[in-house]
Amino acid sequence: MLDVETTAIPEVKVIRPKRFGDHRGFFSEVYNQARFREAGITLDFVQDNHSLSAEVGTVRGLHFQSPPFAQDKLIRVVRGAILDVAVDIRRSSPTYGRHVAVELSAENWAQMLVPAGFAHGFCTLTPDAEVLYKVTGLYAPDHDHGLAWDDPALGINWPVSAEAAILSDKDRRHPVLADLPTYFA
Ligand SMILES: Cc1cn([C@H]2C[C@H](O)[C@@H](COP(=O)(O)OP(=O)(O)O[C@H]3O[C@H](C)C(=O)[C@H](O)[C@H]3O)O2)c(=O)[nH]c1=O
Repeated sequence: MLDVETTAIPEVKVIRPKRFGDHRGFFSEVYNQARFREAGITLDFVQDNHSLSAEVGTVRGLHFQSPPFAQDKLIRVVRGAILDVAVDIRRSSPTYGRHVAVELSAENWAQMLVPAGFAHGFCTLTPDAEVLYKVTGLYAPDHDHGLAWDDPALGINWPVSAEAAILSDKDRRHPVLADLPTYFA
């Protein structure tokens, strides 16, 4: 049975695959569609992503793709550690504007399931953090949008200051929640 934990926002889940260790190392089934379906999670992933962030305090996000190219994401860390964050941007949601923040690491082997309708991002907690994630929608740059990671209205307790964060130019320019168009009703 899949080890699935709900979070403060029920649609955002933490999944902990088993890791079978022995004298050689370990083996882990990191995704099994049948186990997900048994747990009531029916997603068809179509793309795998892999990013490496060299420095501690690298922030990627907060990103999302708008319909009809919205993506559910299953995120895991294979080297180092990140603080992974999902923000509810569904206007009619009772948890609109609220977030979940979970540490994912090669050590804790935890995964975060971020549904479509959420902005997603992370801050690295170690050098050389490698993040792998599966998504249910192909990359659609014209529908790729962002939310300001450091918007005070989100109340995210990032482990890096705005001055010290390492960001892409794009991630310095996203709107705050109050100025975000409605992408998800
Ligand atoms: C997302 C993506 C990007 N790219 C290309 C576009 C750029 O030339 C280059 C870097 O893209 P970007 O700066 O958007 O990469 P991240 O900042 O890591 O973006 C990701 O970071 C946060 C954490 C997310 O949740 C998203 O999956 C994704 O937006 O890869 C592709 O070719 N395919 C893709 O699916």
